[in-house]
Amino acid sequence: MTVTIDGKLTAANLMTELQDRVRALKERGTTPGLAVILVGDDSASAIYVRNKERRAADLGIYSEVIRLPDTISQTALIDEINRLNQTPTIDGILVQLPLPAHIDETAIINAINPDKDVDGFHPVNVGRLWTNQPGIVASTPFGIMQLLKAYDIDPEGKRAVIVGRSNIVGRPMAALLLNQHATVTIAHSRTKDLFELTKTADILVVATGQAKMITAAAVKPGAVVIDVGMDRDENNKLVGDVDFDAVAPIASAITPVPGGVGPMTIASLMIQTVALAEARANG
Ligand SMILES: Nc1nc(=O)c2c([nH]1)NC[C@@H]1CN(c3ccc(C(=O)N[C@@H](CCC(=O)O)C(=O)O)cc3)C=[N+]21
Repeated sequence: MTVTIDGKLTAANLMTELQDRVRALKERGTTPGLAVILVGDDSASAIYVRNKERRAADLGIYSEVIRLPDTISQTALIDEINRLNQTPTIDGILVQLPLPAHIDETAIINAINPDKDVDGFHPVNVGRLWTNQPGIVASTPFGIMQLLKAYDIDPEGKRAVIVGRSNIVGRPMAALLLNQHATVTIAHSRTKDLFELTKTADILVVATGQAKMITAAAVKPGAVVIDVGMDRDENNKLVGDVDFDAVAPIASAITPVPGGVGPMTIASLMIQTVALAEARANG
């Protein structure tokens, strides 16, 4: 029997646990603070921002969304980040990606104080991750690790294949699985014989942005399949990178879209924001 991994439920359970930590912090006079900078318009970002606001409000986390026009200069955006770096009540700063083409994403990420970089994108946090030191970890891969844990899926000794090499999902995912003793391969758009490779995976994580690109022929029977895609099909319906209906019958466990990885990304963001506030409260 295939297990459908329920990200919505797992995220809700984690949020219940987090509630106690937020309450304890508030009793000590610290309210976790999250600042989200949204430049211009992007549909995936809009869903993300809406759901984040909701979760933060549920938990009693202070959250502000700073909406900036897509004509903003890089310097003005960095000024805004510096202001937040220096605001003591803000524990986490998240700059929604992608940014407009005239802004250098790297320069923006590097401007965030690494100890407020709640996305874990700053090179200091990336370095901590790859050297297996404590630090802030990108929310989507962090959430996927929480899902595996909740479903008693231990990566140790397993062959993990990640399709996609982005800084926000593929690479940090590889580091986390490696830190948990999986044997990790990262595949990407130039990988030859991609499906030959994906068929060797015990754990297959797909983050390509290509709707339903993973079919049954690309998956080993009994594999755990994690779908990070947030794509639109021909009817403008939200679908993943995995053809769920085709793959589910042969997988041992699979995440749906929506209701899989997405809610876990948000839960992870909340967890890490609270952890940063705890660090502030503890001086
Ligand atoms: N700096 C930065 N960090 C990010 O983590 C980041 C980003 N920029 N830019 C945009 C993408 C996209 N993203 C989503 C996370 C959760 C859902 C989500 O909650 N999905 C739900 C709900 C879907 C719905 O409401 O329709 C689900 O899959 O079930 C969506 C999208 C984070 N991203």
